[in-house]
Amino acid sequence: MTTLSTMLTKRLEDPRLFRQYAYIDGKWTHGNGGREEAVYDPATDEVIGHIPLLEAEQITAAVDAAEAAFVHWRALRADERCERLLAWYDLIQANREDLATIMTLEQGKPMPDARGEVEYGASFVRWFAEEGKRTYGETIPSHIPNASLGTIKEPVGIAAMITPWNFPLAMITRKAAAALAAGCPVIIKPANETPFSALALAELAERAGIPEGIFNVVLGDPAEVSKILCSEPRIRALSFTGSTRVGRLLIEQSANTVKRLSLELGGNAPFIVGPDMDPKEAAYAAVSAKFQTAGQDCLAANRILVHESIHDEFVEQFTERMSALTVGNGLHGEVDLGPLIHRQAVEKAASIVDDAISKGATMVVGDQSQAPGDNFFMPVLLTNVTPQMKVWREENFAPVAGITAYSTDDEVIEMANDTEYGLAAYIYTHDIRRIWKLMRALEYGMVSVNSVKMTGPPVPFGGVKQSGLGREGGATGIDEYLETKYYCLGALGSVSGS
Ligand SMILES: NC(=O)c1ccc[n+]([C@@H]2O[C@H](COP(=O)([O-])OP(=O)(O)OC[C@H]3O[C@@H](n4cnc5c(N)ncnc54)[C@H](O)[C@@H]3O)[C@@H](O)[C@H]2O)c1
Ligand SMILES: N[C@@H](CC=O)C(=O)O
Repeated sequence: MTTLSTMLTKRLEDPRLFRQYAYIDGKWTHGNGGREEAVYDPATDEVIGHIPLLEAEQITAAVDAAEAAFVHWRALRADERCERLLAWYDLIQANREDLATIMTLEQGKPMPDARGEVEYGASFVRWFAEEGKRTYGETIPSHIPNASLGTIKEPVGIAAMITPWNFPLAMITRKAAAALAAGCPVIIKPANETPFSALALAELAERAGIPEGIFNVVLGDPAEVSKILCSEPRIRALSFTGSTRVGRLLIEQSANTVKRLSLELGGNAPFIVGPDMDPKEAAYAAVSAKFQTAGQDCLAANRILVHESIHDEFVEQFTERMSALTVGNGLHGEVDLGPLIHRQAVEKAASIVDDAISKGATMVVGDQSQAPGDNFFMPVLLTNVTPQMKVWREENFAPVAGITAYSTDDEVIEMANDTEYGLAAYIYTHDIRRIWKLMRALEYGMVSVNSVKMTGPPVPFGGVKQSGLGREGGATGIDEYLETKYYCLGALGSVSGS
């Protein structure tokens, strides 16, 4: 049978990067129960391949393997772990084109964006390879006579990672590289929609000399697997990127084992445009901040709040710019937006648009008859959006932009903060006083001023409120996988001092 998987392996320079197994203890593994799930190309709905759905005892076997391997991995010097991670980084870079092809096939994003994600994902591996060499403890001036006090940093233990489908590679490396550099083994459960990027990373980790049992990829029914990972006491840290709904569930399920939790959850970013802004410059930036990854991005500018004095011109410029976006199969030529991940995502987007129109919003752009396939959703612009609408309250995770006019800074602060989310916010103005006032008042973990691009390895990425707990990347990202051990060396004699 000629399936897309045959086509895919022919398309790859290195077909061994396309694996249809789980990866446990350095071995490619079938499901013991023979259960499988198909993975689809969202652009065509063709089957790309299949993944095994593992049984409970296989997830436990991954934990056993990680436990056994931990002893040796943590005993390596930091510079030895750095060497392996840099080898992994080099291999990811060397196989960028294949990794991008796999990603576009399973996720749908245009090839240039997929190449960009590979680059982005690799950059976290290099960053944490270096950061692993700087996990300093401290010396504490002693208050106890004849004693020396201090701290050392130690790996927290086995770390489990549950990751989403919108960034199938970078959401793994941002977690796994930090944990590996800290000396922790990892067990990754990727989204079932996009498992093949994770499996290709496992193949490259093996080639880079990351030992058996240190990098594991488990696959299965998400609720079943996550329950086991959460309730397993030997897993000491759980890092999750995904929806706030599932994040809440994982907090509950991890309570009995009191795990370290890092949660990168949903966002509902406001994009605030001040009265002093050039409407064209701001509108072009807003289009870019809204429609990347077809709007399926936690940083997507969902609620665009424009000062009333420039609102109409802004809408005109925004409309012109977004109307030039092309929608199509990410594998073919230059397209700006690929498909949504599946049919349910299209249905959700349509229902959010319907809800807004029924409550008084105006649809300026958004003719769905132009969609090139069942899983595609043409970019929509809604104006007169209000807080009663789903498009304001929910993370739409689709190419649906909502614009609202405001009149004062205080009003826009209230509007921007009127959400359970607190991941990222954008401000466009050149007035330094306004920038400072808004930046301080916005209840968000990240605020980007006059820049669409805000992320990268040096950045402490993360949200407040119900957008999550902890920070990934930056100088503190590795701390999510480290414990601080305090020591008191007593009875040292007068030489100890402080
Ligand atoms: N804050 C960030 O850094 C960031 C980055 C990317 C995506 N996200 C968020 O991710 C969401 C989109 O991704 P998604 O649709 O894959 O999210 P999701 O929460 O549905 O799924 C995320 C992961 O959880 C698993 N999962 C699904 N249902 C589960 C259940 N009942 N029990 C346990 N695990 C389950 C999935 O298989 C997947 O691996 C959006 O909310 C987006 O904002 C956040
Ligand atoms: N674009 C984000 C991922 C959110 O979906 C990132 O850069 O991490």
